[in-house]
Amino acid sequence: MKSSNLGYPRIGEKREWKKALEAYWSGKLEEEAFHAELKAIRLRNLKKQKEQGIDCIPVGDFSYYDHILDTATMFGIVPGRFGYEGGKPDLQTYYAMARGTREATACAMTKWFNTNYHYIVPELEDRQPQLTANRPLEAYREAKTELGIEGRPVIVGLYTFLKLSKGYTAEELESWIDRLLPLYGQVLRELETEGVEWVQIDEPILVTTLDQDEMKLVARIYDKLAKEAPGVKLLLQTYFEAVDYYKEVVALPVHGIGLDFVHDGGRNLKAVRELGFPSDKVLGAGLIDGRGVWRADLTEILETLNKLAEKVPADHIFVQPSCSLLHVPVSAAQEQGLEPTLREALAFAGEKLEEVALLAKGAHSGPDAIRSELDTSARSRQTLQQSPSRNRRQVHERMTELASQPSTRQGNVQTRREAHQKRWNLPLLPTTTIGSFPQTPEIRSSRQKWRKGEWSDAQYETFIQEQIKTWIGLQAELGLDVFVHGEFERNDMVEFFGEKLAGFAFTANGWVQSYGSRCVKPPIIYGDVEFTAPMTVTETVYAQSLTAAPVKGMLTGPVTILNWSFVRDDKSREEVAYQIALALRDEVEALEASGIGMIQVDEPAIREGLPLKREQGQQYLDWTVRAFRLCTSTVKDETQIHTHMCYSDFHNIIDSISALDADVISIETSRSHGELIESFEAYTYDKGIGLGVFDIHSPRVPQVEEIGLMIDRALRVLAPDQFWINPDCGLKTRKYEETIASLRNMVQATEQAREKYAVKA
Ligand SMILES: CN1c2c(nc(N)[nH]c2=O)NC[C@@H]1CNc1ccc(C(=O)N[C@@H](CCC(=O)N[C@@H](CCC(=O)N[C@@H](CCC(=O)O)C(=O)O)C(=O)O)C(=O)O)cc1
Ligand SMILES: N[C@@H](CCS)C(=O)O
Ligand SMILES: [Zn+2]
Repeated sequence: MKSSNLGYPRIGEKREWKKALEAYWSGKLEEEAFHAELKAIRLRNLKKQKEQGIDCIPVGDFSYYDHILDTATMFGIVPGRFGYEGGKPDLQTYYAMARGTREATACAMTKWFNTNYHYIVPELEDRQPQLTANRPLEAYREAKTELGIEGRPVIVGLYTFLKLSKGYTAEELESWIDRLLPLYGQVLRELETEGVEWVQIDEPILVTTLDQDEMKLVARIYDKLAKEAPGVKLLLQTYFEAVDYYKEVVALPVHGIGLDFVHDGGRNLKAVRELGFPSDKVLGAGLIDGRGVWRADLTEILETLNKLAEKVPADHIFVQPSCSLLHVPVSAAQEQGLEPTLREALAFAGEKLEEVALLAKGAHSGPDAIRSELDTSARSRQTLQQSPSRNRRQVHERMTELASQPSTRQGNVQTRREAHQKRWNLPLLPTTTIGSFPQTPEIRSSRQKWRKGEWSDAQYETFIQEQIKTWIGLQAELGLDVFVHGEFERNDMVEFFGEKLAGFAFTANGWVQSYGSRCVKPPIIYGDVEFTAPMTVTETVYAQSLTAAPVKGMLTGPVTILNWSFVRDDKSREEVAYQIALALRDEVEALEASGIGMIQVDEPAIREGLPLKREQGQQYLDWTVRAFRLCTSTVKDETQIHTHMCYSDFHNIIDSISALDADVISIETSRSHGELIESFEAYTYDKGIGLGVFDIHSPRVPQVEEIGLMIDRALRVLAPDQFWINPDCGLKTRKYEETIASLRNMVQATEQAREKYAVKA
């Protein structure tokens, strides 16, 4: 039995990767030095896996930004607007696609399956794809020559790549398969010539709901690829769920099948046990959770391994994480600040690979060979389970009364709308922003000084108040209608709330890549969640005291806090969401009681948490809607509830979005070039809505005319008197000048639109 890994966090132990990218972009690091720095990080990552005794080490999973973007550029799939003329795209083109330039908007970015990682969406145009470089081969050679590692090149599978791309119709899918097949074939043939033994082909799309015709296309792809390079062994890797077409998948002409035995609802294991596994194939057994941070129950996993071994000979099994470790932080060993009960129960990428190696050893030599590790793992899980943090009486009592907790607003939409108009008398097409303003280096370093104790609480609070005051002034000057306080006191929209609610813990260095160089440090929900004291009232009330314009209170919603945290695994996610919802309701009520009339409860992560299986979607949506409503329904009619979502395709979930019953919702549309607007063509949405009119992820300043076009496009399907004007998302990642210029153009475009649409309202 071999130990195997599927992908390693690329960011480095201290986020060296992020710092290098940002230094390069800002011109502080020359291109040559940048390549050298990234190479050093890449090799360090590989070396660590080798030291941990992993037999099959992935190579080619490292990226300069995103692995889907890597795959697109490897095939010369570069949209014409970037001025690309063929050949290997240079670094400038690569980053232009990811980040946009003054001349060209960036490619769309969206969530990678149900994770908080974003990939760059490939845009297929008429140009014939070509192999511009063999990335997996380059990675393989580097690992071999530099470190003597016989790596396993990783490549995104053809079907997954195409399904995640846009720019083609359903009828054109097959022709795109035919265009890409020779290129995949060439990659594999070159790897074969090089003497590579195994190649990992990631096809996570196989765990989503596919129809039978699609499965036939997948079979056609692999029949062809198997013939292209018969000397190289293909590990067809799936993850994040069970495969629906188990029989068809294991019959594909490849040498190994990787299955997730953690997030499969037990279905992959059941399939192996009931339907068997081909004797000529290797099973990549994803047994260690690549998405969560908890130490594994090694005894239970050994039992699962024994069950698998009834159907698959031990020498045909790779023990591996359930997916790439891209989604977990690098190492828990450094987290000395955490309470020992919790720290002992954690496993990040480094510890997970130790577990993989241990399991391989235990399976090979018997459980006694790893007895003390088995005992330690069982003890640490048990100690956490019995800790007072998991047994908070008041939370348990409140949860038993859940059925009688209000989850419906008093008045209907129309009554509320009238109450709001009376209270604020906002103009047609009200302008607002999503919440955050630039988190400048000055703000971040001030927070750092305060955290280190170099600044007193009072000093930090005064500093934050100054920021709020400046931006209230700027919003007034810009002529916005509904203000925000700017979120300057927040490190992150989830981490900030986690720090203030009971039941959460924080790492010092538990970073995970979110998009590009941007990382997040997900809080760890390890206990029962409880409100302890108001979290946002001081800053919001202060901001409101400076202006007559309404200031929106700004909270992160229960589902987003859940989905962007690492969550305890002894309770259902639904139950944890309700605990968070009830805690946040206390904050909503505290804001209302302090005179805040508009409260925004952000839920950008609702869509990404949608189960990958279509049939499980509605149940998830029902409980997420309930959680949101538990949190927001106790306010008076004259209080306006806003929500916000970004990055996603909402076509199939509009009913649930409407069921949130938020008075106003703001949604991303600009990076997806307005595609979402079509969803409203056949839908009567009866509440306020702002479809983002410019992309905040790009440093590019949108022009008045472009914003005007976005507004026009939206107003073809939405009524002017329900439409709000706002950017796609918060402005925390933007620079001061970009923010001011963009908002100025947004307000100007709105003024023009008001004249144009006034009569129609
Ligand atoms: C809206 N988005 C979010 C997602 N998930 C979240 N959990 N939060 C989100 O906001 N998912 C979808 C999107 C993804 N978008 C983003 C946008 C921006 C970021 C981002 O800016 N990340 C920052 C880290 C933010 C943070 O916590 N900053 C800390 C400072 C931590 C730090 O860097 N410290 C430095 C020293 C700083 C100094 O001295 O100046 C250090 O430790 O070395 C803070 O503000 O206190 C990033 O830097 O990547 C992420 C996702
Ligand atoms: N209020 C948050 C939402 C981000 S999704 C912000 O503006 O950054
Ligand atoms: Zn957002």
